[in-house]
Amino acid sequence: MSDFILAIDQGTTSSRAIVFNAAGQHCGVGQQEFAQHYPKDAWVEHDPEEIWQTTLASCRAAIAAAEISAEQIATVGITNQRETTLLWDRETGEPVYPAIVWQDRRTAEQCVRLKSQGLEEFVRQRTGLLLDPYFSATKLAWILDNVDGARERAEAGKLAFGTVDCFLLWRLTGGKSHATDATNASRTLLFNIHRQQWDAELLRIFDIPAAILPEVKDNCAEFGRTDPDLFGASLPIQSMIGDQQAATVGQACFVPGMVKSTYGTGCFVVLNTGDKALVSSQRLLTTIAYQLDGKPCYALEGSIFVAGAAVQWLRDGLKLIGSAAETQGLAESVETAGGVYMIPAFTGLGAPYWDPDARGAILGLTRDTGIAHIARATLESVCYQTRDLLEAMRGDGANIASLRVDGGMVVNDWLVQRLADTLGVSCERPQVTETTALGAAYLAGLQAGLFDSLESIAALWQRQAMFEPQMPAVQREQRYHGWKKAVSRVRTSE
Ligand SMILES: Nc1ncnc2c1ncn2[C@@H]1O[C@H](COP(=O)(O)OP(=O)(O)O)[C@@H](O)[C@H]1O
Ligand SMILES: O=P(O)(O)OC[C@H](O)CO
Repeated sequence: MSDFILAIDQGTTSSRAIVFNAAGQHCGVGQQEFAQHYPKDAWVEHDPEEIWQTTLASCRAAIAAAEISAEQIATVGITNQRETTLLWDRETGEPVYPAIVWQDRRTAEQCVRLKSQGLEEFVRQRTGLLLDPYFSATKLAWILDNVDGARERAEAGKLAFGTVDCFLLWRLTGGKSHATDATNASRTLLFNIHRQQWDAELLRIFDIPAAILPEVKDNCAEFGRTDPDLFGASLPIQSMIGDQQAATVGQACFVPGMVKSTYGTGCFVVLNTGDKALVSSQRLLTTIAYQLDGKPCYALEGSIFVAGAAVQWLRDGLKLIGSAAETQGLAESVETAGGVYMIPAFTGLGAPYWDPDARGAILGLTRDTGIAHIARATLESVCYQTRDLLEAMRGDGANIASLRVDGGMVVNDWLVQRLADTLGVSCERPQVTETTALGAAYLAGLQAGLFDSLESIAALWQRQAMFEPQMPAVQREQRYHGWKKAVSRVRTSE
């Protein structure tokens, strides 16, 4: 019987593919890391061919690991690192420039210029986003303006723009489908989240020709079929969704007020706000959590650019640790971080500060500071940054009693306990922490008829562990106050 689901999860540091069965259980996984390119200060690029090849290899490896043939796969879902921007030739499929990654800050000045023209409020009304280099529009304009002949070719309809979902769809279907979904579109700064369509005025502001844009579909839709030569059978691609929104689905946060937080390269907290597109007074983002049957479910999102990436920096940059997992033992080996605060603003600060020019710092060093203190302060920085986001959500009226956590970092028990302590709310870890791939799989399964409703998907969610706050409130507030003071030292704007 063909009732397996192939979920493709193209992330910032690795491409993954997971085969799930119709009960949402893991049957096989394939994963490949790929290179990060930092050509200049605060520039981050990926090689699109590497994105494609690692994705393809991961899919083949997942199918092999599940010991199934492609014919047994009923449906395919795609989830992806969002905002990362690609532009390619419609004829040859070749990208005209490397993928400019969401973390890339090269367009900070352009954002300042647009802000000085008083455009931020207008852009915010239409898109729910802020004028920050994080989002796709200014990256796309940069490629059009800096690659010889790109703008002319774009205007002549010879080039195609897409985020990673759209690029993979193009490649998987052999250039037959040029489409994206509402959640990925909602991260471009070009999409009107209230009307669910590309916005002509935004295209004019960012100077983007409409001819390059993909069609925007619901998260469950007929996106196209894979080229039969790729896996030995032509498979229907029936869901596409940005990775943080996919994690929201994988965590079954379907009821307004439910909130999930994902800890991978960055950290992304998403609060379901139902059919209301709330405008944050706290500089959080309004975004589409998922869109089914033409109806968007909105969310407030807080985005932190560096979470697990700080641990990677301890490992690869400073070589203080041999593996990410070592941070747990190191953090446990000392009573406190010894007054050390680590602010991982390597590519500026995201929500709620939105300061692209801020840079990182380690503060409070003494002769007694050792590797363990720095490792502990690094994990604590992830907790403090999450607290910043929860404070902002509370400022917007949210009443958050618990948080569903997931992502590569949450295998670290010390980190999740510290998170509960720092936030003063309980943190729930699910059985399946690969919620991103799971969310894409659920939606593909919904479209394929393997699941009949969001309610039946929600019934599959299972808690693996619950972490309750244990730290006395006075201590919690003192430490958080220390963090706020430390952050104020690296900020370049108020
Ligand atoms: N035991 C651990 N303790 C702390 N951080 C960890 C641990 N295991 C993995 N990480 C961090 O988690 C991140 C990987 O998570 P993942 O969800 O795979 O990221 P992404 O999807 O962004 O590529 C890496 O940045 C790594 O440093
Ligand atoms: O690839 P991740 O998991 O780091 O997620 C990246 C986000 O989608 C960026 O907005």
